[in-house]
Amino acid sequence: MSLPYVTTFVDDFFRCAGLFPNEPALVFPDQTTTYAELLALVQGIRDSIDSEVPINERRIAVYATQDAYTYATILAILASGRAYVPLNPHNPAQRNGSCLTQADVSTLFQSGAETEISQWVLAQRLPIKILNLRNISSSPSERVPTPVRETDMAYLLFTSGSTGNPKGVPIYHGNLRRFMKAFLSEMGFEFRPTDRFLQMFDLTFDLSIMSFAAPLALGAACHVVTGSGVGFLDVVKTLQRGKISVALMVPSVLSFLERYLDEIDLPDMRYSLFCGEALPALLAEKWHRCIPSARLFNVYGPTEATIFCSVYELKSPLGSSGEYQGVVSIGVPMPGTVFSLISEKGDCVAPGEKGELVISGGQVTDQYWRNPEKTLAAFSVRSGEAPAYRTGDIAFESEGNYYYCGRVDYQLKVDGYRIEAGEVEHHARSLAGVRNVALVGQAETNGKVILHLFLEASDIDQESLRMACKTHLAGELPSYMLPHQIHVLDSFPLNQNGKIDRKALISSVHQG
Ligand SMILES: Nc1ncnc2c1ncn2[C@@H]1O[C@H](COP(=O)(O)OP(=O)(O)OP(=O)(O)O)[C@@H](O)[C@H]1O
Repeated sequence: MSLPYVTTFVDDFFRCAGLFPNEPALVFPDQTTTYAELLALVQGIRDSIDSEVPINERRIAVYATQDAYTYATILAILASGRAYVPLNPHNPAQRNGSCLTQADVSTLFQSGAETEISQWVLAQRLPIKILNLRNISSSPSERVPTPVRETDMAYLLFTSGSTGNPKGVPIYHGNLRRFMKAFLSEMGFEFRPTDRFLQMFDLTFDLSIMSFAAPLALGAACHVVTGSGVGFLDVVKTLQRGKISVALMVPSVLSFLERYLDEIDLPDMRYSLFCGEALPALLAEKWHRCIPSARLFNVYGPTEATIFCSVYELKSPLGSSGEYQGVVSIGVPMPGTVFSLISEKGDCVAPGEKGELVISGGQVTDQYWRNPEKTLAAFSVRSGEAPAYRTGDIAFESEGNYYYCGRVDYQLKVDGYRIEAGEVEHHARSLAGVRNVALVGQAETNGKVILHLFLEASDIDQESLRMACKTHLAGELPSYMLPHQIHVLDSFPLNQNGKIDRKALISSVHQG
């Protein structure tokens, strides 16, 4: 028996285009695209897809620059019933090429006549057809989206590799639909067509999908931050000029903004959501105080469980149940998602104890793309049950809320002692002037692990801070946990997703 067709956010976008044709759908610094204009682009690109791409080709790659054509291409690919595979123009051609070959696509859409990736494809003589997405028909046909089923793939993302090698994560319409349903209608958020959403993410990062799919499903406006990489000044400008009312951001935006928060006025902000890495409680509380109109949420989730899958609403003052070791709770699983905690041996841990977080439910995919070995290590898929995914994150649960305690791979062993980075980071974070901290272990050739503690602080005497930190930690922690070296940086290096780049932190030690 075949599964029934399901409605997706693309169907909702088509409906909104009929309801609000003249309202802004995509807003860029120098251009606004209305719903009617975006729909016309989508239909035009879909005509090219139908004429150029054989029906049995189920995945299409997109060289994902931040312009209306790219968003229209993504919508057109989905409307044609296929899945999109975004490539990051800021990545080296070699890395994009590896994603292209792994994804096994035969068509690539790109904006602009010649790009690095098109040269690479030609040089490698790969049998990939490259289409310029600006060459589209000006009198497109008018069609509704092709029906899709829950098990059809919606997108294939390659993770950034911040904690390992990039892996392909296929997300199906069933997963995305579960997320959208929970986020838009089951969790009490009151989004409106008059809302203005922030979209600050590269299209290869799944937080981008919530940032453009949610507004387009609602008839709201999606304000796109453009610029190369993650430019936080551009984020601030967009927040202010766009009078943003709903913003999903990474905590690094907060670290960047911290010193300006007293002066920043964002009276239209209704919902601020933070995701992607540990949210420092002090910074979050400051945001809450300075932007009183906004409700503030810490949301958590890996790409494998579709965008995010747990939520904590921060109330002021935070109180001890809202944080652990200076980091805001990741809250409760979203409707349709179940969390459990397992020990190293794979047994359930006792209540209140720490363990590896396992996520199961409708948002969880069932595999790494064409990688049975990694799939077996991370996923458990039993017939008739929703897939379960081992996150590699350590957490514990108390009174229904979950608390993030770091990654399994950040657990460090020094001279036989296990060290939890979170505990050391917590004590360092409490020092005045410190915005962010990271403890990173580095194995020497003789096997000894050197603990490097990085502090992010500016406008401060670095040497005094280093000494104050050393003294403070010595008074709080056993000697085996003390960092061997303390480094103070004006700002932390970030990866393209705006997360702390731990590899770059360690490299900075060697360069400095
Ligand atoms: N609110 C949060 N608090 C703490 N950590 C978070 C939060 N949200 C996400 N994370 C971290 O980000 C991870 C998911 O990020 P993502 O799926 O983008 O993978 P990644 O950072 O690129 O790593 P990799 O490429 O190795 O899979 C989570 O497993 C968790 O470690």
